[in-house]
Amino acid sequence: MTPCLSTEENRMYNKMWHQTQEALGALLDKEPQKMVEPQRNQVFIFQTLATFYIKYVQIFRNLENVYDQIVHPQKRILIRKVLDGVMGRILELKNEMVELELTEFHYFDDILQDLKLAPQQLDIPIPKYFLKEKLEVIKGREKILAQILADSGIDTSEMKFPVKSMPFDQAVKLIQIAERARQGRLRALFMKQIYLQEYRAKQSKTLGKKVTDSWAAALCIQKVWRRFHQCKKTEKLREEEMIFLGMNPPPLFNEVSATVIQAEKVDRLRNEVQMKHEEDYREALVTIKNDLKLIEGLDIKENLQDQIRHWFIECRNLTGTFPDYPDIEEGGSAIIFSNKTIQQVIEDIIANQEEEEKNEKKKKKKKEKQPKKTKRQKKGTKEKNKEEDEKWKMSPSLFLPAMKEGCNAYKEIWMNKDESWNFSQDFDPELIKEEKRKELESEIRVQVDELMRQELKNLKLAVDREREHPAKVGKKKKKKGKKGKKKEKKTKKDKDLTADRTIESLYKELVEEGLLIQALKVNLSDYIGEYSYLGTTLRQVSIEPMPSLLDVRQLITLYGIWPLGSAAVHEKAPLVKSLLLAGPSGVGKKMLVHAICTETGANLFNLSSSNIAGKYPGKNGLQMMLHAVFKVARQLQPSVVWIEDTEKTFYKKVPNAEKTNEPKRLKRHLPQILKLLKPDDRILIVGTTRRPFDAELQPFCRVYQKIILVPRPDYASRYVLWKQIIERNGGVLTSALNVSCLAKVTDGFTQGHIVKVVKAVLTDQRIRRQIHKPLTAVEFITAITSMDPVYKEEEESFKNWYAKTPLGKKRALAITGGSTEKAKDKGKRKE
Ligand SMILES: Nc1ncnc2c1ncn2[C@@H]1O[C@H](COP(=O)(O)OP(=O)(O)OP(=O)(O)O)[C@@H](O)[C@H]1O
Repeated sequence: MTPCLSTEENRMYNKMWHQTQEALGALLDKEPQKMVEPQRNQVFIFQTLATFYIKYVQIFRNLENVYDQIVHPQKRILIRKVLDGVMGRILELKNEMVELELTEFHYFDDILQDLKLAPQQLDIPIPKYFLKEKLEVIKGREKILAQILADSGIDTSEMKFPVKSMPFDQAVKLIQIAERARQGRLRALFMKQIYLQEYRAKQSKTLGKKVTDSWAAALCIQKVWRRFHQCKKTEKLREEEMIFLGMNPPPLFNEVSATVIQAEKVDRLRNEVQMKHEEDYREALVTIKNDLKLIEGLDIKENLQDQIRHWFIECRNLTGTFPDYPDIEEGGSAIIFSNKTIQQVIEDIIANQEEEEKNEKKKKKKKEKQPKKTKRQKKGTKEKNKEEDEKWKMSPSLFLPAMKEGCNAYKEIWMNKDESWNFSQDFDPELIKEEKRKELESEIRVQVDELMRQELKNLKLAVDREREHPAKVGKKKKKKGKKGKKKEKKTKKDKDLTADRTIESLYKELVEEGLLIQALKVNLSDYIGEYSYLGTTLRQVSIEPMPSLLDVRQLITLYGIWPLGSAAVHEKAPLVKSLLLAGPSGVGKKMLVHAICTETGANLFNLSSSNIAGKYPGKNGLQMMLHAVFKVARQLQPSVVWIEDTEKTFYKKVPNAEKTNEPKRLKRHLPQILKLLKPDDRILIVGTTRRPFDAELQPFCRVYQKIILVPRPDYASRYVLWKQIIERNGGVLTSALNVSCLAKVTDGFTQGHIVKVVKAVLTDQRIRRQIHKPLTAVEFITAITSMDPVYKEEEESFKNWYAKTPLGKKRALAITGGSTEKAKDKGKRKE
């Protein structure tokens, strides 16, 4: 039975959708004017791009929410199309901004202020449908992976918590020690109780003699009690005042409220209804088509035949000959009758004839009158073109047409549709009928074409006594022959080294070899960080700000997660085949790689030099390994190919200790692999490195298309990191723990350090003792002092290295006043 949904909720999501579509429509209307005009002022261009970007992000956030919650299956199809379009457009705009500002990080604080938006509203969510639609497949794959690992004796739990084996005697001894300690503790407790009992008895004996005045005793007790009571009262008042002033959070601030729990429940319920409606819709698509075939199929066939016969006769009446029947490849009779009545077709024939005559006359006149362009005129136009080139112009978008189509469909079908009957928001059968009627017509048309082609042949034979020209037939046949040859050639080039093996067996082999690994379950939202509030201000005074952790998170969503999650986006958006995450140890590079896999359900291949050392030896072995990895990655896409410590592949000089590992095995192959990755292969190569400076710069940067510097956390990020990591590990934040101070003095330490320290301090025992002894900052500070922070020099070396990368170089040039804008760059490329 379908769970019941409230109509209010349905109405709310519908309203949200209508509002978002209107906002999108308004934005799409503005696009052509703003984006096509050539511009010179870089600040103005960036502001325009950024405003569009932010507005599209807002639309995307709403649309994603609506798509996740709306239960009407036909509306969801349209929303999905628009959603993919908006994602693609955001990526295109991001690409434009990168080319314009020559940096991966952009700061919008001033625009956010103008638009009255909070920084959190700029956060780019990950569409929930990425995982929801593949949940079954992902679960199935996880099961298979776990099974293979278990069969081959590689226990994943052991990888996370390594267990050391121990001799039997030692184990018995350990258990005995623990048991004796337990008995000792018990006996000590028992002895303490006896001692206290005796002590109290003694005391009461001696005191009983002393206390004779009961009034004085009562007064003493009252004094103590009143003092204690007043202390408590004052403390409470002070606490209330702090809450009133907004200095302290109210009680239950961090508790999940009942409303949120209720909202989550409703979300789940709506998802159930969504699935049920989707199923009903899919069934209806089949049943309605079958019904239509039975009821209207014959009529459609006769109508089509009549129409085509009429066309034969009218054509012969007007031109004197029967028309040629369009080939199957051209689309058959559909190209003549697509959305046209027979009257319109006849008018077309007459118009065509007239136009042909006119064209011939014009051509003759032009030839007689053609003036020659003077040299000066030519020069003038060239200069004009050059000037146009130097001005910035928006690159044409591949997603605008799809979005416009979606908006038009919305306006035609849904904008003013009366849905007062559709309380449950189930599918609309009339719309299915319309769609299926067209489908049925085109299917029947193929059969009718076959019949009518024969009929036309017979007619021509009977009336015109004409046969098809033998030369024509020969030509067509020859053409077909050529095509066949081309295909054969292509297949020879892409030789499959493992044609005789199934994907399952290759998958198993890669798991057993440790090349295909299980990704850890971490979401991108677990990557804690804060927004950088000073970006624009710093840039205005020519200081390049360090990117914030939220900026990094956004880039991972844009370059990694979106394209891997959506095939439509991957195919048309600016293609990112490889990504490099560079940063000091412990800043979360590995975590980000695992998060990409978790959020998209991608397979994770580990091609790190340490992992492939000694596996698949020799030239042929390596070729085989890469072939197997990319074959499985392609077939079970999306996939992430991770190369940890990727600088080793591009070592300037291989250290002696690592020579046996052959770290440079992949160096020559990586560029070739990248070349072979096509837009429909949802595979991303992700490299992580702690020491990019050890690599040869040019080949390194040629392989990694996008380079993201992952910074150590700034004060704001450290503040949230300490708070959240302590809480995640069972710690309780009280006023005794000065988090702000902790964040201030731990400047230079990374997330990895913070996680390590928190885990070391918050032992089970310490967590239990928190009620009596709240946590303090000193405990963490003492523990962190034994660790090495990221020193200024190390950070500088990362910055200096980045300044040598292609994008870094271009930006440095632009800042020092070299060739600035993308326009110039574009102009050069054109030349
Ligand atoms: N932003 C973050 N929020 C929460 N935890 C984080 C964050 N960044 C990193 N961590 C945690 O810090 C620890 C170290 O992270 P990780 O191993 O991914 O760093 P890394 O940069 O890959 O280090 P290395 O270069 O040494 O391999 C992990 O436990 C990870 O979960």
